[in-house]
Amino acid sequence: MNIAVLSRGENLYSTQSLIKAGEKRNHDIEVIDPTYCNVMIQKNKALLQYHDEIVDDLHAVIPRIASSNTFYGTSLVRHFEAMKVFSTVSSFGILEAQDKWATFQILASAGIPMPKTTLGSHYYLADFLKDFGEGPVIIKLVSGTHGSGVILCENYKNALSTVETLQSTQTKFVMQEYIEESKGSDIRIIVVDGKVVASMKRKAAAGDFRSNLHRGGSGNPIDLSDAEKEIAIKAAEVLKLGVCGVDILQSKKGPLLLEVNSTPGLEGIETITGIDVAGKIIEYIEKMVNSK
Ligand SMILES: Nc1ncnc2c1ncn2[C@@H]1O[C@H](COP(=O)(O)OP(=O)(O)OP(=O)(O)O)[C@@H](O)[C@H]1O
Repeated sequence: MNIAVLSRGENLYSTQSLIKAGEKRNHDIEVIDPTYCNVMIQKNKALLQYHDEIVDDLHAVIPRIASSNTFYGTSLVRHFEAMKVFSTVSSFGILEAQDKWATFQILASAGIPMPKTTLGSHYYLADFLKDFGEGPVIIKLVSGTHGSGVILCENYKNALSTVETLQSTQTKFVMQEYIEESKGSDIRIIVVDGKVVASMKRKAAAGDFRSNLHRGGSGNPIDLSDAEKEIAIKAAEVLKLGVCGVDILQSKKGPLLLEVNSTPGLEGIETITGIDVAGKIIEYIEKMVNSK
């Protein structure tokens, strides 16, 4: 099978892990850098040129689109969809998962539990902010990643000045209930082909409330409850993501969805759990392409 990883980082752990897993199963696996792709429509047909060659022999693609490249990255994946090349994630899923607010709107309609969240519009925010009370509130950028752009405001006054600053720079953000009892930890679940294949509990470094491994957090494998599994599987299904990372906070009210990542990093989860997630992704591709 001819498989391409759509990635700008050939040497990144995740890309290399996918290459190794593909080669181990005797597939031809290459890395396509989205920046060198030219997408065109000619005679009502979607055509793709990579460097100076037309690409027409791929069976599947594994998009690893950075959040900084959502517009062109999504357009490229949509192009592969038009060319009937199997993609592990849909262009719809990449687009919506990149926007935390859009994710929440879509998943709320599917009945998935989430922390109380309000979009930071440009009007009357002082009033909406009061809704979160005098205590701590989380303010986060709609397109933040790796924990940057997530602010814990200790009280209403801190929150108000943060919100006013973001408004003045026209930055898109949400205000969110702070789930104090999660105590600086969250759960990362990897879903492949509608099944949970790996999960870990991440804990923030001392003094931080963000459990991202990129921020010095640490992780341990975890056995999930049925409710946690159900949230992850449902979120992946609704967002049409054959592969994704689903982050969950454990709260007094039960598990709450935090976000969905259409390009989950593989290094942390494979190292911490010892599970060959890349291999599961290749098996998923084999199943889908062979059933066509
Ligand atoms: N409402 C909340 N209550 C408590 N902790 C939170 C809340 N929101 C975020 N956190 C903490 O901050 C971390 C980063 O938040 P979030 O996952 O929303 O940001 P991100 O930048 O998108 O991270 P990622 O790299 O996983 O995409 C979470 O892993 C969690 O530990």
